[in-house]
Amino acid sequence: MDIIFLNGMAVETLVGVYDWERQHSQTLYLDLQVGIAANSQRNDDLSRTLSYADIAQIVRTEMAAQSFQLLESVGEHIAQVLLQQAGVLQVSIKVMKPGILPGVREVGIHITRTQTSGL
Ligand SMILES: Nc1nc2c(c(=O)[nH]1)N=C([C@H](O)[C@@H](O)CO)CN2
Repeated sequence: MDIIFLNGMAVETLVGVYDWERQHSQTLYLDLQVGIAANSQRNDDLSRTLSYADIAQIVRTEMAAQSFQLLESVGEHIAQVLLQQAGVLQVSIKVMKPGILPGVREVGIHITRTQTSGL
């Protein structure tokens, strides 16, 4: 399996458990690893892979449209949306919320989901 990764992606979204968090969108940071089938015949051709620009656009569109309480739900949703893209075998996603706990740079979750259909 080959991995396409996006690290430190900033996304704006309405997220959080408490009322004060749900008044305005917040910035979350994502580290994404998208697994696709290894293909030595890719021939230096973008159309034979998944563009990281397309992955970023899909994530931004989803984050603008959705609102979740938990970072776990954010991660699960993004993982499931990306797993619906052709050729995606696995998604690992780290979702980080900065500056929310005193003395802690960021808190967050890290999940990995694997394609089950077609196996
Ligand atoms: N495991 C989690 N714990 C907490 C979350 C979360 O998303 N996952 N969220 C919160 C609040 O929204 C917090 O960020 C605001 O203080 C608390 N714990």
